Amino acid sequence: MATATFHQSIVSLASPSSTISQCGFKIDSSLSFTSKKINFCKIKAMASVSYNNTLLSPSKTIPENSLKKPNEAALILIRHGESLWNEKNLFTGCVDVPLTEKGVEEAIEAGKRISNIPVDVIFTSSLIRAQMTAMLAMIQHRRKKVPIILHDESEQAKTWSQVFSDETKNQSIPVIPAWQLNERMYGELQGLNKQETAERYGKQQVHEWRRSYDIPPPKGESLEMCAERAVAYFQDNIEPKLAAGKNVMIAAHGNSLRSIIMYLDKLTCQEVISLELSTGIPLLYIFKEGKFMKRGSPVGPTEAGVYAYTKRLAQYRQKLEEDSEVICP
Ligand SMILES: O=C(O)[C@@H](CO)OP(=O)(O)O
Repeated sequence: MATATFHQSIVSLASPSSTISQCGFKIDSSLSFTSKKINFCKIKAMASVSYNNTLLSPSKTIPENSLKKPNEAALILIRHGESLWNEKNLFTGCVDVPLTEKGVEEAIEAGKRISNIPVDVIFTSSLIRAQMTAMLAMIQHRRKKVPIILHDESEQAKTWSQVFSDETKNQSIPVIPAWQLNERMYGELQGLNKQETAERYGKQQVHEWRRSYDIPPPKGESLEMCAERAVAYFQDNIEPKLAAGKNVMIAAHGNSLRSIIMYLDKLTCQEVISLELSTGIPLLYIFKEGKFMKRGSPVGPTEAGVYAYTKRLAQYRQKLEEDSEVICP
């Protein structure tokens, strides 16, 4: 019998949470970003102490973690595929609508693009369009590990979703939903048609609501407000995983991801205004020695490009090729 629950083992790798002010991240009128100073030694120590209990232990078939350096990891960002309200051109925000058929196809296509990049843990928003995207993408993955959503909404939910086989756990990828990664709350615009709203309030006003940095829509969040919660979550919960050498995928939304990219790429509030993300296109970053290096959108699985990004990915591919008959019969 396993001694650690699926949920416990994931949580055990997380760093103690710190507030936005504690971690030195500051958004002011001049928008200076000071990256959170992570205590790498402490995180590394925590990771190694809890490793024996974790579900993310090395596969018996491919010793993935033997290829990992603790200070290097891949970060994949995916905006969800087209939703039913994207299709209808409605402001969506935190309304929980599913993908269209096209969105499903986009998610599958995104999965093909990243199918050779090992993923240790997935973060999604709490909204179904991001979760559908993550799940559909992962069923394309070459390793065929099973993405499993962690439920921590109650003690009972945690207890009732335990997995009791280490082997099964090793063949799983934890999926952690977080409301902080949700789309920005669009206030009283949610459910309104974007075109009709522009005709009613004027194009300029609607453009300011949609793309300015610090002007919120009526009773909604500005990008700045969305960035405060999304980036704080990223720093407190996702960066420690990357620092421990875990490859992370985030499936989220246009504006929560714009906020995170603003932080990763150190964009100014002027620069982020013109940043637009396509639905279902994965973006790859390499986290190394505390820095994020943008690697663009991975190409399809038949092309070699993605493996050139790090030596470790190249080694992983070689190992995958060697063992592919065992893993993917
Ligand atoms: O409606 C929304 O929630 C968002 C994303 O689709 O719209 P916008 O393009 O204004 O960011």
